[in-house]
Amino acid sequence: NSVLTLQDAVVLLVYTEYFDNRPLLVAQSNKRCAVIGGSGFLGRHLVEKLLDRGYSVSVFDIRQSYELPGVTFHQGDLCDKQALLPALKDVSLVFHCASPAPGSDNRALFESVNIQGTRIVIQACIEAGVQKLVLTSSASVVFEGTDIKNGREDLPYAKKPIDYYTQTKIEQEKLVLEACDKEKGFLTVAIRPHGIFGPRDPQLVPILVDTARRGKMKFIIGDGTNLVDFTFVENVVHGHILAAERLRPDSPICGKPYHITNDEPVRFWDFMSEVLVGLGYAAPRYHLPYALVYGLALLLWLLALILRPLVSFKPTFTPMRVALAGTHHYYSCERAKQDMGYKPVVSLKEGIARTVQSYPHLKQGA
Ligand SMILES: NC(=O)C1=CN([C@@H]2O[C@H](COP(=O)(O)OP(=O)(O)OC[C@H]3O[C@@H](n4cnc5c(N)ncnc54)[C@H](O)[C@@H]3O)[C@@H](O)[C@H]2O)C=CC1
Ligand SMILES: CC(C)CCC[C@@H](C)[C@H]1CC[C@H]2C3=C(CC[C@]12C)[C@@]1(C)CCC(=O)C[C@@H]1CC3
Repeated sequence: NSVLTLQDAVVLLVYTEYFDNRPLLVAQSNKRCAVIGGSGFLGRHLVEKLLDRGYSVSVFDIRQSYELPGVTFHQGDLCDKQALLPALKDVSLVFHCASPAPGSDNRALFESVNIQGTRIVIQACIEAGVQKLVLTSSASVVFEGTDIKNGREDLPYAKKPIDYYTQTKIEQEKLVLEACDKEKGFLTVAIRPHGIFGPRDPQLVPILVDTARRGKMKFIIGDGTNLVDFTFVENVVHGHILAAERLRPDSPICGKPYHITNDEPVRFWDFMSEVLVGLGYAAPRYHLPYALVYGLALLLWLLALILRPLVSFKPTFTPMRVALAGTHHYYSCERAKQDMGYKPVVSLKEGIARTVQSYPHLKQGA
């Protein structure tokens, strides 16, 4: 299972490990990796950190959103194995963080990209001789819309996932973890982040600000004491890189999922208020009962579904968002601390400050 390539000829340190009685050549400085979904929010932050750490990176994405020295772009759909294979050439480590946007309700797209596409990613990795695959999963794979407090990785997968996104993230995670095969020298691990935020996030802050600008961020859903994990993007990146570098045949992390959080659960509405106030908007003040808002959101969602052939409208308060905004859902990252020495590198306070600063165009009055 040799991975010696031309590039490895310049390797400073090559050593041989014996695994399953077969020599496995490990090039310590074979720092060439691929990021599938590398044009996205998390993907780009991951690419930047990998470059800082001396990796050269091949990005595969359906779109190209930037250019950087040290990065080779391959544009294509991950459901197309022939398009994907060239991006994995001479690569020993792959990060898979591509997904359709969670807010979409296109079931067929989620199934084809997250399930069928992930099967193709696994096949392509094996065919290309990739040794390690790190999947970006989601802590939501265990969330059913009811409270989770300090949830550990041994919680069962959601039996009734809250949407197609979550349903297909569950199948995706199972596929990747089941593909872990030490005998064949193909190692996998899944990172489960929650509520990623930070500069260039296309979702959380922009949706929040848009809702505030339309005068709809006046209400707190429920009593406002529910705790949630919001994770600064650099901590999520740190978790991915640690996992990749610790992923070895003798490591306990093979074939397992890991929660990566800021380890500072925060009241959902305090977090929203801090971001809003930081950008010059008023914090929500009036309380509405959770059951009432959830019922209304469900009704609106059904109405939007029925009327779709005639008019198209997208409600801001979807049942999924109401569930996320009105319940406790925070997770323990103890396993990541123990097995890979994970510790958040940026505090929540610092993360929020850096995020707010990075959105001058979203400030009140801008
Ligand atoms: N944003 C969040 O709060 C959380 C995100 N995640 C996961 O993190 C990962 C990254 O998410 P974000 O960076 O927030 O999303 P993003 O939408 O910014 O990035 C996803 C990237 O995947 C690419 N992509 C989508 N379909 C593709 C296809 N068929 N072929 C090739 N590329 C394709 C998109 O073009 C995009 O660049 C996703 O797997 C998501 O499920 C998990 C937990 C929380
Ligand atoms: C209108 C307001 C009540 C809410 C605005 C903020 C929301 C857009 C975000 C709050 C929690 C976020 C979240 C995700 C997306 C953005 C939020 C709903 C995810 C669904 C993204 C994908 C995941 O894997 C889980 C995330 C949970 C938290």
